[in-house]
Amino acid sequence: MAEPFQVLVLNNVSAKGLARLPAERFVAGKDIARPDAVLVRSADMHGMDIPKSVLAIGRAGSGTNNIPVNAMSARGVPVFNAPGANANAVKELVLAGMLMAARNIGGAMCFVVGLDPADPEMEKKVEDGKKTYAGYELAGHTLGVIGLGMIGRLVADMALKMGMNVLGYDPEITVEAAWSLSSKVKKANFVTEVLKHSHFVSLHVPLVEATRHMINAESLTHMKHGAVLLNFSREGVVDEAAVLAALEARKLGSYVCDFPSPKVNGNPHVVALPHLGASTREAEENCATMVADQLRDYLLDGNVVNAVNFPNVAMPRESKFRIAVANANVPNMLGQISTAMAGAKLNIHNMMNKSKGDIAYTLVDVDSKVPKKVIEAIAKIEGVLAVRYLPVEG
Ligand SMILES: NC(=O)c1ccc[n+]([C@@H]2O[C@H](COP(=O)([O-])OP(=O)(O)OC[C@H]3O[C@@H](n4cnc5c(N)ncnc54)[C@H](O)[C@@H]3O)[C@@H](O)[C@H]2O)c1
Ligand SMILES: O=C(O)[C@H](O)COP(=O)(O)O
Repeated sequence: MAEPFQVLVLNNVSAKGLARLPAERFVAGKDIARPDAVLVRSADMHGMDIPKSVLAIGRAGSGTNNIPVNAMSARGVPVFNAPGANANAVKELVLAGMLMAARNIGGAMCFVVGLDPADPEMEKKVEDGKKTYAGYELAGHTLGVIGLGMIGRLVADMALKMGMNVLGYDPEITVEAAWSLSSKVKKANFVTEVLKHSHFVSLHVPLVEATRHMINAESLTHMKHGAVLLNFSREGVVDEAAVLAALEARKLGSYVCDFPSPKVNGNPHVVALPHLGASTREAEENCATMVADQLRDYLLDGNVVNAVNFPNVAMPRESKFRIAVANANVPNMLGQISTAMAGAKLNIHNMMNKSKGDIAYTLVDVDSKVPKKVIEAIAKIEGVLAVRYLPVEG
């Protein structure tokens, strides 16, 4: 029996997910010296010295900005995530955030907590004080959704069900997302169009260079007076200094976010939650289960599903002898790889090759045992980033 795969777990990952890694083939824990894989949630891996032994990284969640994805691609290491597995949890918290802003729930609760239960005037003070916290209803207002991926499209749908009008913006929307979106969601062609016409604006984009500070001093000038900005995406998607200035000027009514940075924390017009979007029992189990399944299938069989930097390549086993190759997406790689195999008289039984961006990935099932020298020869081909031999034992 081969040595079990060692999986380093950097955050609290649901036990249900870890149970998807069978004990006879996997050891998972926080003290793993030479990991074959890493399971992570939000731990920042950018400053980490990721051992050369790491073959794959699994993010039990959606955003991968805490992982050095480009450096992993250069090493031929796939970075998996769990698309959609926590989307419902975030959607529900966005609804809570809109209600908190519209009904002044935070301030109203503080007012009640501050009343003295022994005060015989307490009930009168409640009735006198409530006018300070009067709000408005969501129905009839317009929600702008920026980013119509797994979360954004659920948020859009939820808002329609609440009787709101919805304006959506996503220049890179997938065909699948577009199909799943209600025709009642109006399409905006620019961020400014969303900002101009929405009373609530909710951000659901990944943090990448193109989205960093997408909400800034200039874009805030386009927002409706007293509008509510909701950020359950990432802190860096908004320029916090500009948001604070807009709140101070009362141009922006409230900023609701999942990222209580020192700058925004304590501001009376900010509702800040402690990165709670995905912290439900259901979402934590969904994310951990999905990503553990993907890691297991990659480590055992080389199959790739839902890697942010690799194409989806999954092939049922038709032979005991499998080779998996990750390489730069340049011409003549397949020719060189098959020449290395032909030199050892290996017959290809089944093969799948796909590319995504700069990376191509190939699974090859052959009819007989693969000599070590073939794997070594493939590894030496210029442009090959990683090669693995995956025989089924027994
Ligand atoms: N608060 C939380 O706990 C929590 C939980 C899950 C996700 N998130 C954050 O939310 C983000 C989105 O999550 P998701 O699961 O919906 O991801 P997703 O990949 O399904 O959707 C992201 C969408 O953003 C779109 N997009 C990219 N660049 C854009 C741009 N410049 N303008 C408009 N749209 C753009 C993409 O086309 C895609 O449709 C994650 O990357 C993560 O940062 C936060
Ligand atoms: O991108 C995500 O999935 C969220 O930010 C959730 O992060 P968490 O797993 O650390 O709660």
